[in-house]
Amino acid sequence: MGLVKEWMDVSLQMLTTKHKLKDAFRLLADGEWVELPLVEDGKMIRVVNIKDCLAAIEGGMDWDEPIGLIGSVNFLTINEGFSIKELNHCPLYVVCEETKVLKGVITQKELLSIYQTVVQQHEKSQETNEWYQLCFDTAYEGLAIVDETGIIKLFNETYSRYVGMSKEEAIGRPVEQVIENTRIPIVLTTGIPERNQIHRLQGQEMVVHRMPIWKNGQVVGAVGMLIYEGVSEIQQIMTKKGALEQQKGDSSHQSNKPIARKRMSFEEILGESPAISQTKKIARKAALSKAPVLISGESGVGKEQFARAIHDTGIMRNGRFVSVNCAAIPDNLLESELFGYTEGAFTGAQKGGKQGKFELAHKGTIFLDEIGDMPLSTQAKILRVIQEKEVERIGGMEPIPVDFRIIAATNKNLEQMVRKGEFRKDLYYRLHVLPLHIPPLRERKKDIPLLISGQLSILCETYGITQKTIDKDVMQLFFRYHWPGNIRELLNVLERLFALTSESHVKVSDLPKEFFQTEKIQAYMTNSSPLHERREARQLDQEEEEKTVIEKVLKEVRGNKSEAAKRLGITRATLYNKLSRYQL
Ligand SMILES: Nc1ncnc2c1ncn2[C@@H]1O[C@H](COP(=O)(O)OP(=O)(O)OP(=O)(O)O)[C@@H](O)[C@H]1O
Repeated sequence: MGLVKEWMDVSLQMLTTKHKLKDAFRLLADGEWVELPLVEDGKMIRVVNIKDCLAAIEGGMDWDEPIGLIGSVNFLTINEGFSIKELNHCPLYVVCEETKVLKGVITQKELLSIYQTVVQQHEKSQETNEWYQLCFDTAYEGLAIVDETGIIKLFNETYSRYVGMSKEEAIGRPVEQVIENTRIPIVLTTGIPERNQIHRLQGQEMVVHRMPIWKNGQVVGAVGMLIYEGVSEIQQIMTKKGALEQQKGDSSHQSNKPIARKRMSFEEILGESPAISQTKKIARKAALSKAPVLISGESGVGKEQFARAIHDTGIMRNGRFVSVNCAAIPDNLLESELFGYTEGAFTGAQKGGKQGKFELAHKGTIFLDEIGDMPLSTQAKILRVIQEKEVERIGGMEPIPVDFRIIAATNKNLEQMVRKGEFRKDLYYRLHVLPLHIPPLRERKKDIPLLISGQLSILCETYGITQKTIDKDVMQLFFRYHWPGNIRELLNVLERLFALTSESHVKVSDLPKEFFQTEKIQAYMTNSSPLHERREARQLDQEEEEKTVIEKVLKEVRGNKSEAAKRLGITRATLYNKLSRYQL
């Protein structure tokens, strides 16, 4: 219901001892106020009603005389921090607890409108609840929601039909007493979703999702979702889809056939956090056009994955996706890679010449990864190819027309590079038509369980293991960790854990040291030092890394240990321990 200060009327009329009797009388005769507060230095001292004015006239007070101390002390005050629920008398004058200054009033009118609003809110929430309930029961999917102890809190009609137990009977029971072979208790322990799993129920194979509900770093419950009534239903869908694709394939006449590889869809880019959902929404729109896309984001966030999904689902999908890592190719070879060369163009040139990447991407997409590492001279040539839509092989005379979509990616701040003259402004604007920023994993930690679940399935398949689970404490450390290497790092950590732990359960003690560093040190490592320093530091042994950070911070604060400890997020005692350990 809220506090008094949220509801009180602050526009109240006040009287002072200097008000003339006729003015006080007029205000009260107006009828809006039954009584008015009389204040002195902002503090309430009395209340005055119309009877007090009449009594003053009868007592001989002149019409133009100041009212002075008429009225009574018969009033109630309350503090503005009181809860509305505690009110049972009106009017109430609201004063500030410390200064006693009059702030407002709660009249019968306010109280009535408060009650009306509360009733309306209640009715609205009841209506919303009814809608939720209706959707819940109308859904084709069976839905069961449990709390953190595995007790069923919500259960819908569909699930009830499948297990042969009424909703009323199921709610309040442990889930394993209601759903046979359920793994929801395991999901509550691991905190990792299990999607598209086959589940045998009442002698029939069903497809289910089991999803943990995470809140403030804790698993507070789980949702069990029965999505298909039988595995055969999926087979039907797949058969239909296969037939459709075949039809499409037959009707398209392509001159430039792509190399067969698995197509990437946006659904394969795992993540449901608002940050990644928004990015996927923009990318889906980008796929509908041929305009250049400039993808930015830290290393390992999934820039190439997005580029592939845009190509594979977009209008250029019938052509090739040609990927060029500009940082990995030596500068002197980059141009021949991109533009190709003719026979005899230089010593060592291949017989018959060679097609460049732009030619290969004709009717498809060229993905220029790490474009920030491209030399300025090559940038100028790229700009020409984009503008002219034709490419000239090295040593060649004839321009070759090319039609391609360009997607560039970088983990550098191109705008800053443009300002410093390290990247061509004209090329930047040519590429910056559809900018797409991929957020780092630390800004979408909500996606961690889903990514883990996806990777665990892949690893189980690769290593031929049926099941391997992760301790909830491990998950919590994963949530706390800063993930400087983003998704690539997460996938690598999982693979390492998978390969190195022989048991079926990954425990906290299996984790590498970096997961136990203080968050401040992690943050410092990721944000404050330049990328190349961070990369070098990561290759060093973890302790060496910590030593480097401490040294750096100490230098920055000119040896002030208290300040250094504060910046590192550790106590002074811990800092002293570390200093003696590292002999600093
Ligand atoms: N949302 C995601 N779901 C599943 N896997 C992902 C996701 N994003 C990235 N990956 C995987 O993480 C790894 C790194 O992704 P990718 O190479 O696309 O990142 P990048 O940003 O292009 O990295 P770099 O800057 O180093 O080139 C790949 O193995 C990729 O398949």
